[in-house]
Amino acid sequence: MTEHTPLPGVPDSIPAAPQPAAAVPPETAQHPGVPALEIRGLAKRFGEKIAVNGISLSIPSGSFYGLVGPNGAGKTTTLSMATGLLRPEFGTALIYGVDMWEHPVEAKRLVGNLADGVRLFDRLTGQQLVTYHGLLSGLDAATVESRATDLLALLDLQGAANTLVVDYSAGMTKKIALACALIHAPRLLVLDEPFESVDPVSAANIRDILHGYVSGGGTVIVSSHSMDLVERMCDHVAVIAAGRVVAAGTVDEVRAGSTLEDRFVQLVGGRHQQEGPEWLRNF
Ligand SMILES: Nc1ncnc2c1ncn2[C@@H]1O[C@H](COP(=O)(O)OP(=O)(O)OP(=O)(O)O)[C@@H](O)[C@H]1O
Repeated sequence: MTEHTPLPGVPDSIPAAPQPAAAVPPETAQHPGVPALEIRGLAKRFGEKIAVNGISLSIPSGSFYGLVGPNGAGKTTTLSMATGLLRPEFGTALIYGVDMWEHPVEAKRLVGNLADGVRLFDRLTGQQLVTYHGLLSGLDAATVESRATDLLALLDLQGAANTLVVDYSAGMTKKIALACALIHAPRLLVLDEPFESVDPVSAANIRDILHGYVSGGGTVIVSSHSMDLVERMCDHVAVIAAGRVVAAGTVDEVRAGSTLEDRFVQLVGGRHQQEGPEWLRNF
């Protein structure tokens, strides 16, 4: 795939579908020190709109990495391209050294994905949906059953195990999607706004699970609008605005002695410092 050329100036054509994957050298994904995710020059346009304009990031293995940015900055588009849901127009995404778009089967084995806005098979019960994901990932039935039981308990969903997912609340749907992302014990978890709609107790439980997962050698990438949460939870952060990386590094490096929220506002701008129109202040 073509390396990064900042837009504008990109040709209109989208590269042809990749050829069938050649075998991935097994040592590639095992090499110590290889980043959990390395994205180079990712770019994507929707019509005239440049959603992602040449994003490069290296996510260290074992990190808890936050991705923040204003609405419409390109976070979901970037994560979708990195995890094999959306074909990039330019650039590459390597999961533990395995090219997502050249070796998608091998790369997807290494990653668990909680995507924003992707529909689930919601006519299954929670238990069935998690089981389905486990079996699809190649686990044997006994392992799937035992892991599904563990995950439903961890996420406080035992009581809803036999309820159709279509009847779940927004927060319950997030949690069952997280269970689906976890069941094959991936080395990298990519979570797009995992705490949205989730109640505070469940959110704290999920944070504990994620910290345990990182302590055990896993890597988490989480997009969030909660600066406070990212500051407390993550060790690294990237700030994205208008489809570009405007800052990236450890949380301490990026906040540079300030709070992450203040630094975010400095970096991306957009504060209005006004109280709104008079007709909204005259009751
Ligand atoms: N399928 C699509 N078709 C057209 N435009 C799209 C599509 N998906 C995203 N966009 C546009 O691309 C830009 C980036 O969107 P994206 O969802 O990646 O942002 P985001 O940073 O995740 O935003 P938010 O924080 O609001 O979820 C936005 O301007 C959005 O309108």
